[in-house]
Amino acid sequence: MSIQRALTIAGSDSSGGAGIQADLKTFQDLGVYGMNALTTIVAMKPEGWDHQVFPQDVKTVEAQLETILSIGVDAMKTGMLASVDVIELAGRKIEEYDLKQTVIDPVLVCKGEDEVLHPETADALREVLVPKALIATPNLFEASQLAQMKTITTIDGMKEAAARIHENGTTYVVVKGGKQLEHDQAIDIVYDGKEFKRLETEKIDTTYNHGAGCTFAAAITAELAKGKNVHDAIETAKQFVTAAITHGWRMNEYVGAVWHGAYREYGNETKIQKQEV
Ligand SMILES: Nc1ncnc2c1ncn2[C@@H]1O[C@H](COP(=O)(O)OP(=O)(O)O)[C@@H](O)[C@H]1O
Ligand SMILES: Cc1ncc(COP(=O)(O)O)c(C=O)c1O
Repeated sequence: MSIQRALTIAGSDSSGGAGIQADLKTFQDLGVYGMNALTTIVAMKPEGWDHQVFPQDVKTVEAQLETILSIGVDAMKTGMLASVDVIELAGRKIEEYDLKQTVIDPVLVCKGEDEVLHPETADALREVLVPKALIATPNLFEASQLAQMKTITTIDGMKEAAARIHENGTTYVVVKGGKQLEHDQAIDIVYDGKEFKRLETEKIDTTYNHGAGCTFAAAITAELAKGKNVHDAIETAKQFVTAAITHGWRMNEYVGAVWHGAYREYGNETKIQKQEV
């Protein structure tokens, strides 16, 4: 039996919706063997749900990567990276091991938190790591940081950001409108350097969406590991994450998370509309 392997370099979300937990659950559900290098640990205060971060030393991250890369991977993704050192390390490993199937999810904030958790990482992501991505998956805030634009509020703004990020070296850019874009559909713009494609689904009226971004990028990674082409991998990921959001659940008074098992349990329920824009 041949097993496809995926790596995530990301943080631990103790609440289980986002981070490496989302990534490994998603890899498993899509039939891919998951491995992880843990960069930081996020814990939430039971009263008020304030996020606390406990970054791991760069040597600890490197030791994990040495283990995993000695085994070999078919695709990889990055999520929350704790420091500039860890971002530079990830960039070096991508080059050293010639990792081509690389999804960079440039995580800067957690939903519901306005604060950038590791603010010094925005420049390093833009300069060092995102240019090495086969696919980068910024949300509107992350796209504005990477493209050095003011707040993005329109489809044209999303296209401009995608073009700027592509110009900087990324092969495919997916700017996620998601909940942030004021529109009754959940719209993502995919850019390959030639054409802009608009992927949209009905917007689900929920706040139980913790982990949606990680789950989307992890599903793309799993599909790449299985040998899918980029556009098909992105479409399957959009199906996977929409199912997960549709079946999101309330954790407590502060947060609700996506249900990663929904695509496996309920199948592909989502209608995606595609058009060139
Ligand atoms: N309410 C929603 N209904 C349907 N799709 C959504 C919704 N919110 C986000 N999405 C989709 O989920 C994926 C992840 O997006 P998003 O939640 O914006 O990422 P992030 O967690 O990085 O902010 C994207 O494809 C986005 O369009
Ligand atoms: C470790 C970690 N990674 C990533 C995220 C981003 O989560 P989301 O997929 O909701 O954008 C979070 C948010 O809490 C997190 O704790």
